[in-house]
Amino acid sequence: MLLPNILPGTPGVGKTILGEELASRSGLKYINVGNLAQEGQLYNGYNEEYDCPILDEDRVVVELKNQIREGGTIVDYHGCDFFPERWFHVVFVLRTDNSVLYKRLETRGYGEKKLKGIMQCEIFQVLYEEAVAS
Ligand SMILES: Nc1ncnc2c1ncn2[C@@H]1O[C@H](COP(=O)(O)OP(=O)(O)O)[C@@H](O)[C@H]1O
Repeated sequence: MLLPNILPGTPGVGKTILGEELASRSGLKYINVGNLAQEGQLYNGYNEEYDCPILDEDRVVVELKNQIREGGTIVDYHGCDFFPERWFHVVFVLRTDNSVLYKRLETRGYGEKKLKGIMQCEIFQVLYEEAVAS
């Protein structure tokens, strides 16, 4: 069975565009965890500082487990540390030039705090390190 693959990366690096394109060219299924959480309201709070809902990771894992059971899936989410390691065949961490990323995030209308937080995360390679460690 072709195990699922995951595309983590800081918001704005191009996970959605690439994930959808790969899925349409390869016939693999594409799952955007952000959309999955929104559809099922898989949240357990709200982060005022970053102005976004807090993901209920346990419920996301249960929901995702059902959806990737048959394999052949591309999973798009900025992090990958809370998924069981055995789920994924390959992890591709997407990156982009930081000045390009900054402009993309600005156009999303993110507040200054959120924007700086995301940029710092990218500069310090937080999601990359996380993927390597998990
Ligand atoms: N390879 C690329 N070349 C040019 N623009 C891109 C590329 N990948 C993504 N973008 C642009 O960057 C923005 C963020 O892309 P998106 O796929 O939504 O990122 P993410 O899912 O990682 O948040 C979009 O406006 C998209 O058009």
